[in-house]
Amino acid sequence: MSAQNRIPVGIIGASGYGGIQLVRLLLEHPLVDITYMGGSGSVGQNFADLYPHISHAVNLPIENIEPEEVADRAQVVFLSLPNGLASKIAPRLLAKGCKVLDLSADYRFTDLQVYESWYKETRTDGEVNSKAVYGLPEIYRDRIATANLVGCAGCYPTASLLALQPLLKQGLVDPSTIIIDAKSGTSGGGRQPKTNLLLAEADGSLGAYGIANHRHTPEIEQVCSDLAGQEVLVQFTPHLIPMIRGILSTVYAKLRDPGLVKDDILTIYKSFYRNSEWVQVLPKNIFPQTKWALGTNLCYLGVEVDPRTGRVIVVSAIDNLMKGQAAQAVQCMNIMMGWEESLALPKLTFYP
Ligand SMILES: NC(=O)C1=CN([C@@H]2O[C@H](COP(=O)(O)OP(=O)(O)OC[C@H]3O[C@@H](n4cnc5c(N)ncnc54)[C@H](OP(=O)(O)O)[C@@H]3O)[C@@H](O)[C@H]2O)C=CC1
Ligand SMILES: CC(=O)N[C@@H](CCC(=O)OP(=O)(O)O)C(=O)O
Repeated sequence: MSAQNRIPVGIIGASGYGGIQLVRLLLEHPLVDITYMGGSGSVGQNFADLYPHISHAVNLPIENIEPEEVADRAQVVFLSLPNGLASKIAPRLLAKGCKVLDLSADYRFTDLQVYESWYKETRTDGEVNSKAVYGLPEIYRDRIATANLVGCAGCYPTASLLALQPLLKQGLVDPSTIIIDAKSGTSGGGRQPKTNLLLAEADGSLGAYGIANHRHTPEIEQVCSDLAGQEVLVQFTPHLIPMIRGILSTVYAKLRDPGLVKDDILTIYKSFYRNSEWVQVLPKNIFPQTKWALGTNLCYLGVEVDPRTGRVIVVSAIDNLMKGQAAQAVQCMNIMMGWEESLALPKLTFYP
């Protein structure tokens, strides 16, 4: 595609952590130009004032959000906003013919009542919601390809569901035994100041939160149920860990066939993900470090079986801001636009 034919894209919520990741990725994308940036508190400032270290690469103001005007200037719009805002904006963008990728939870649920009860908010956009597709390409690639609205998967759900998918799809485990123990870096909480994310609170400490009631539980359950073909409930416990980026999710489940050993499961995983360039199934006895995924769109999986308990254990590592958020959204855009899926998606970390 020539430079004149590049697609204009907008980012609403450009000033946040998701926003700046999108800027980095989209500036490197050969088929798009960023033509609009929107926000709230940062309106009137230039993006380069907020992030001076990339002033050499981008010079755009943060503007008020008037969806019809945004649609005149952008064909694809990313919404990187706190939960509850996208559902007010996306319907108006879609009505004007935009393709929309929402990074929040607004369009992740097929049943709006589940969203309403977990997010404590009433929704009136049921018809629009019914057309949204869950944005996890390794599970719903075909549906994403024909969607105009994608509700990109959450960060913990992405790491956990990629670990669970082969087990559930092939009926290898008893779904009622699934336990997910996950840890996230503090950037998972976004750029807005929060007391628990202060250096003095988070550094040198590790704690669980949202036990038995974290909002990612119903999201994980929705997709697990779809994969298993039966209603699935999971035990999900997230932890805040004193690092900036990365999620490590360890999932446990009881194997239906106690005769299966590690080599069997590893063979199944390697075969299952053989065509998924963003999922790296590690060799026997190797388990991922979050550092390996930093800055990339990759998910690393390590697989183990404990013959004493009959449990399979899968360890999954992603960068919460990349495969867990902005890079996955760009991957979805590439699929929606019919482009090569890997455009602008980093595959190599900046290790160490
Ligand atoms: N951080 C992560 O690891 C992940 C986050 N997500 C989701 O992505 C979304 C964005 O997260 P993140 O980037 O971390 O959040 P941030 O807190 O870093 O950024 C939030 C953005 O939303 C804008 N904003 C806030 N309130 C309003 C408003 N009333 N009207 C318009 N714009 C507003 C802010 O703009 P301004 O500064 O101008 O006010 C800012 O750009 C959230 O829904 C989050 O749950 C998803 C996966 C992972
Ligand atoms: C460390 C931290 O606070 N993490 C956030 C999850 C990250 C996030 O923003 O969630 P989504 O993926 O649904 O957008 C939390 O637990 O609410």
